[in-house]
Formats: sequence, structure tokens, C-alpha cells
Amino acid sequence: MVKLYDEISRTFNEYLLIPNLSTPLCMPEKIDLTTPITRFRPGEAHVRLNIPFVSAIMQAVSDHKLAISLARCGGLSFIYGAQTIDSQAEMIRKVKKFKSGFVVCDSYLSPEHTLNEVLRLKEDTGHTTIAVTSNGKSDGILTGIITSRDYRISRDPLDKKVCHIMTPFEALITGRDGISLNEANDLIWANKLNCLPIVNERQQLVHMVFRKDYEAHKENPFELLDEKKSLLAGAGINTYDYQERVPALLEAGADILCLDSSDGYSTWQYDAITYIKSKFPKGYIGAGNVVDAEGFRYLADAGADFVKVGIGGGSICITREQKGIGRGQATAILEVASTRDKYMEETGIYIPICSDGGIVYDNHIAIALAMGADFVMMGRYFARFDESPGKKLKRGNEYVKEYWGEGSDRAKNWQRYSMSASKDTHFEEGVDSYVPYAGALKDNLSVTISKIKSTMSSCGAASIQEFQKKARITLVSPMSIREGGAHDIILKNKDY
Ligand SMILES: NC(=O)C1=CN([C@@H]2O[C@H](COP(=O)(O)OP(=O)(O)OC[C@H]3O[C@@H](n4cnc5c(N)ncnc54)[C@H](O)[C@@H]3O)[C@@H](O)[C@H]2O)C=CC1
Ligand SMILES: O=c1[nH]c(=O)c2[nH+]cn([C@@H]3O[C@H](COP(=O)(O)O)[C@@H](O)[C@H]3O)c2[nH]1
Ligand SMILES: [K+]
Repeated sequence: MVKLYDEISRTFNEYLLIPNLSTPLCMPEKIDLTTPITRFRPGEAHVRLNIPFVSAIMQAVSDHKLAISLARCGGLSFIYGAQTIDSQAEMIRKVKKFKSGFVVCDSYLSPEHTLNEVLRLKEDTGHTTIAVTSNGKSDGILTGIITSRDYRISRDPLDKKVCHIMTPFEALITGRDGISLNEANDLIWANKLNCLPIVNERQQLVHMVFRKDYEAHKENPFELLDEKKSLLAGAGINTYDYQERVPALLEAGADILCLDSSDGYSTWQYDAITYIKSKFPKGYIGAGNVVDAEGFRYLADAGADFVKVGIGGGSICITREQKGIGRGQATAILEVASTRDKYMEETGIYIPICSDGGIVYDNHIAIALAMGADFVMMGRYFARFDESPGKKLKRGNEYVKEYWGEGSDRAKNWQRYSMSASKDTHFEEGVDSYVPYAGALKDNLSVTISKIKSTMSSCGAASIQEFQKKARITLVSPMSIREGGAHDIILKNKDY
């Protein structure tokens, strides 16, 4: 006989938080949003995020650019796994190598190139500073630098050679590899430079530091860093090629891996986790997705460092329609969180859980945390920002960005599907869409964080842990949801 659950499957929008006593101890500026992302016993070291946000394992969301931007704000990206092992590892390397204020040069020419090529390169990259090296590539010996102040298009012939345009190496002021951003800036100011090339002992260009970037790159107090001061990087993996992919990602510097699947309650995930944990005991790996107690326990027992919760709730998801599997996200989080707490009582091990998908309003994040999630994973939210890989387009009077599901045809996950199903029987589990363009990640995240802190302050909580202990949540009727929006008024156009 089929098991029929007594309770209805519910979503975040059906709940509200009831305020608790607020005191000076939980003023927004005192609130601590750090949160665990790997399993631990009380008192044991574990990895923590500085803010409870990770970005989705999706081609339209998490590449190295978004990963850098999010880690600089204190969160973590899981770089998408639906690409070759080499290109995913390269993205991880870019995150790990990123040094605030130290720019990796993308424009190289050799001394034999001409002004014509200088202009063409400038057009391609949009950058005016060009490094001149012995072989015209990044690994050549640095022989000079060209900036737009070195030539006059109206006077100089287009076939003038680069060696006659550049400022030669001997005349350059350079910084040595390994200097701090402050030291670099002191050199820039002392010598009235616009750009300081950072050069290693083999006279190769390692980075460039620009005067105009200084303000933007001053220390960021929430940056998520490892002990070598590199940003943390996460990576999505699958249950097929992990024996080759995982060593390459770890070698590239990936800090935390996550198995990426709509359905994590499978022997494939168990095998992948136990294999990875036995080969790389120091590696961290999250798993999922699950929506109930059994799925959670299965992955926890396998050794998962965190468990991801959510089937079919994502904005681009059609899994519930296609396969009829899933569960309301709030109900799933409530059940998994209470199982996690029981698991902690039984074993002494705390396993963080991640609420993945379906965050529409910022208040949903607060509700997910209050219900026991340690952090949330978002796709749509991050896809809207400058840093995401999707194209920015104009539609009518509005700017939008592309956002497509990992189960959509666009994502062309053929490699994975081809192993379990033929192309003839393949069906889509996600859609291709647009999301409204929203600007820079940092600006939007600051507003979201400020709302969450304000919610926590109202609920008398100065940390996520305290929030989870104290929160009181009520189910609301469809009529009270209506009451919660602006109603029975005539809204003015907001053009002031
Ligand atoms: N969170 C969600 O609700 C959903 C997420 N997605 C996303 O779409 C992408 C694809 O997800 P899935 O289709 O679930 O990928 P998947 O690779 O986990 O599963 C595809 C199929 O292969 C089977 N399978 C997995 N490992 C296997 C192995 N080693 N040998 C043989 N068969 C195996 C699975 O049971 C399933 O039938 C992911 O990025 C996922 O996050 C897709 C649908 C829903
Ligand atoms: O049914 C699905 N078909 C897809 O093609 C798909 N792609 C991603 N995902 C999942 O959705 C999450 C992101 O959800 P949001 O956009 O709501 O943040 C992600 O983190 C995934 O869990 C998919 N689900
Ligand atoms: K399953």
C-alpha cells in the first residue's frame, strides 16, 4: 500500500516569523551571519561561510567570475561541473589565484608587432595597457609596456613597430612578485604611476596593479579566505567521472566539492562519497538533493560533509511536472532539519544542511534559516548580476540576463544523460529563460543581508544558531498572504 503523508507539502511563502523581544545585543550591526558548511563534532574545527549564501551549480550562474565576487563578500560558489574537467579545473585555478587588486594581464604583444595590432587588441579586450614580451605571450620575458599615452594615432604610422612605441623594461618601475597591495600602492603613489607591473625573478609579468582600482580593492572584512589568503572555491561533481574529475579539481585547489543531482538518494552517491573520502580524507564533499529523513540519513551515513535539500522548487525547474517527484521546500527543510538534530543527538556529529532552490523573496532566506537550514543555494538570484556568465540583453525597455536550467536542452548535458538514457528517450527537466538584470552582486547582496539582519533582530537573534533556536513560525492562510502585500489602495507611480 502506498504511504500517504499526513501533512501537506508546503513552501516558504506560506509562513511568517513572529517577533521575539529585541535587545541591544541583536542590533543589526552586531549580528553574526557566519555558518558551518562542513560536518563537525562540537568544538572541532570545520569550514564556515561568512554569510549563508552559496551559488548554484549551474552554467548560467557559477563560473570563476561570480565565484570571485561572491567569495569576496563572504559566500561560496560551486563552479559548474557540466564542462570538461580541464576547463572546470582552470576556473578553480582562477579563483584560487585571484588576489585582490592584482590584475592578470590579458593583452600581450611581441616587440615585432605593429601599432595596427596594438589598436586591434585594444578594440578586442577593451583594455589600453598592453604587455610586450619576447614571444608575445604571457610566459615570455617582459620587454616593455604600452599604454594609450605612448602613441598618437594622428601622427604615428600604423606599421610603427611595438619596440619603438613601448616604454622599455629598463625604464619601467616594477614591483617584485609577492609584495602586498599596500606596498604596490606606495610605489604607485611615490612614482606617480597609473600601472605597476609585478614581475618575478625570471622577468615574467605576474600581475598588474592599477592606481584607479585601489579604492575598490581595499580589504574586504568578510572575504572568505583559506590560510594562504586565497579565496575559497567550491566545485560541482557528478556520479560518473568523479574518479578522474575529483583529483584534477583538488589539484587545482578546490576547497569543497558537491555532488550535483536532482536526486541524491542513490547508491551512486553513496559510492562516490565513500570513494572520495577514502582516497582524499582531507577533501570536503556535500551531497544531495534529498527532501526527507531517509535521504538525509543515507547521505550522512555515507560521510557527506553537508546535505543539500530541494527537489523541483527551483525557478527554472520542471522536474515535478516531468517526473512527479519533489516536495514543498519548507516541509522538506523542516523534516531534514529535525532529522539532522536527532542525528546530532545520536552521533554527536552536526551536519549542515543547505536549502537549494525556490528562494523568490529575501524573506524566504530568513525563513529557510529559521527552519534549520545553515545556508541557502540560489540560482535565479545570482543569475541577475553583472558577474554571472549569462548574456545581458535588452528586451523592450528592460535589461535582462539569460538563465537556463541544468536539466534543459540548452545545458546540453548529453555526456551525463548519454550514460543513463539514449538521446531518443531524453526529456527536459528545466527551461531556458530570462531574469531581470539587477547590476553588481555586491550591491544587491548588501541589501539582502541588511534585510536578513533586520529580520533576525526582530526575532531577538544575534547569530544563525540563536535564530534557529528561538524562531517562532506561523502558517498563514491565502487571505493573510494577500493582507501581507500592499492592498486596497491606489499605488502611485514611483518616479520620485
Ligand atoms: N534540484 C532539483 O530539483 C533539480 C536539479 N536538476 C539539475 O539538473 C542537473 C542534472 O540532474 P540529474 O538529471 O538529476 O543528473 P544525474 O546525473 O544525477 O541523474 C541522471 C540519471 O542518471 C542516474 N545515474 C546517476 N548516476 C549514475 C551512475 N553512476 N550510473 C548509472 N546511472 C546513474 C540517475 O538516477 C538519473 O536517472 C543537475 O545540475 C541538477 O542539479 C535537475 C532537475 C531537478
Ligand atoms: O528541475 C530542475 N531543472 C533544471 O534544469 C535545473 N537546473 C538547476 N536546478 C535546480 O534549481 C536550483 C536553483 O533554483 P533557483 O533558480 O530557484 O534559485 C539549482 O541549484 C538546482 O538545484 C534545476 N531543477
Ligand atoms: K532515489
